[in-house]
Amino acid sequence: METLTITRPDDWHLHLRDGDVLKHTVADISRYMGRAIIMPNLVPPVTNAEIAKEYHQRILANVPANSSFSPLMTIYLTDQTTAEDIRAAKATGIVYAAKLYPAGATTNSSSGVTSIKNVYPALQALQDAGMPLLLHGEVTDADIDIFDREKVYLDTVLKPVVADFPNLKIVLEHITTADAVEFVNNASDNIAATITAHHLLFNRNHMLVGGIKPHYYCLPILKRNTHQAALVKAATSGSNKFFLGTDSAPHADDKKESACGCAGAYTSHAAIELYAEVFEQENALDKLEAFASFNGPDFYNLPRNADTITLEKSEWLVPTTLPFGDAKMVPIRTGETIAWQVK
Ligand SMILES: NC(=O)N[C@@H](CC(=O)O)C(=O)O
Ligand SMILES: [Zn+2]
Ligand SMILES: [Zn+2]
Repeated sequence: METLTITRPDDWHLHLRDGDVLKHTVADISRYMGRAIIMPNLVPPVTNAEIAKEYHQRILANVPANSSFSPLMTIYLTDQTTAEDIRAAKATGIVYAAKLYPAGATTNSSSGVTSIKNVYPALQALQDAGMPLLLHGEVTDADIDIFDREKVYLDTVLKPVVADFPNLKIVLEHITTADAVEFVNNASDNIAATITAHHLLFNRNHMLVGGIKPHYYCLPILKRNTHQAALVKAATSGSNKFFLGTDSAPHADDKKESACGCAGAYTSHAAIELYAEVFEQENALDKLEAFASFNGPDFYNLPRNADTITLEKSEWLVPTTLPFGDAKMVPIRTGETIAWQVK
């Protein structure tokens, strides 16, 4: 049987949520990921060091005893975040980045930032601390088409920020366009991007042709296939500017199968397996380890994981639903097969 052994991977963009679902989300991510950057968009959001420390404890309490999984916490920037908030977060030793959601851009972003200038003191503190800024890079203007919101963000918000903070480390999260790939490729070494498995595997036809399929609805929204192709090329190129971030974002099935469904796709049940399919299709399995296990820790100035995992080429069937606290959720590839599995 074909196998592939790689250094243990990490997930640089993950939503675990909170409360009684942690037993399910944390169990999934703890199976073979070494670390994950934990998104702070809870209700209410994780806006400071104290809240991050408490959330960190609740996550750790759900890590199975046989797992070495380590959650890397983030704080959620608001118009009120101060430089002191950043320094206090850094001082905890468990907070690794700050996340900027433009207000209204995505799930639980209503307390997000209304104008980038409002967080300039916080960005200065991040730059001084060498702590990455993580961006949900989409504008929210009503007159900007949802398929153009990432590109407009690059041109109107990110470019000036990069000019004003030339040494700030920035991760453009879950990129979805050829424009974002080009932006990152042309930027300095302190600008990188995460790419999700679902944006590599799918385009907007998967979501909209033959009936509207809410489980493919996530933000930034799936784009046309030419953008998907640019993402695949970037991820499998060997460039160290792109790394694994699943943006696995669970919602209970009734919150997605609804007249006003939530944005987010769940992939933690099969993260590295889904990426392996993409890299295999591109004849680039030799590039998977750098993307999944090297580029992220190198960018964050953290050690690479010291142990390995082994993937086997052996098909398995994804359950139609997975438990999600007292509810259930529908994972990506529901009821279909996946070609790889982790031993
Ligand atoms: N990606 C999504 O569609 N949803 C995320 C939020 C985010 O990452 O933007 C979520 O928290 O549900
Ligand atoms: Zn986002
Ligand atoms: Zn996310």
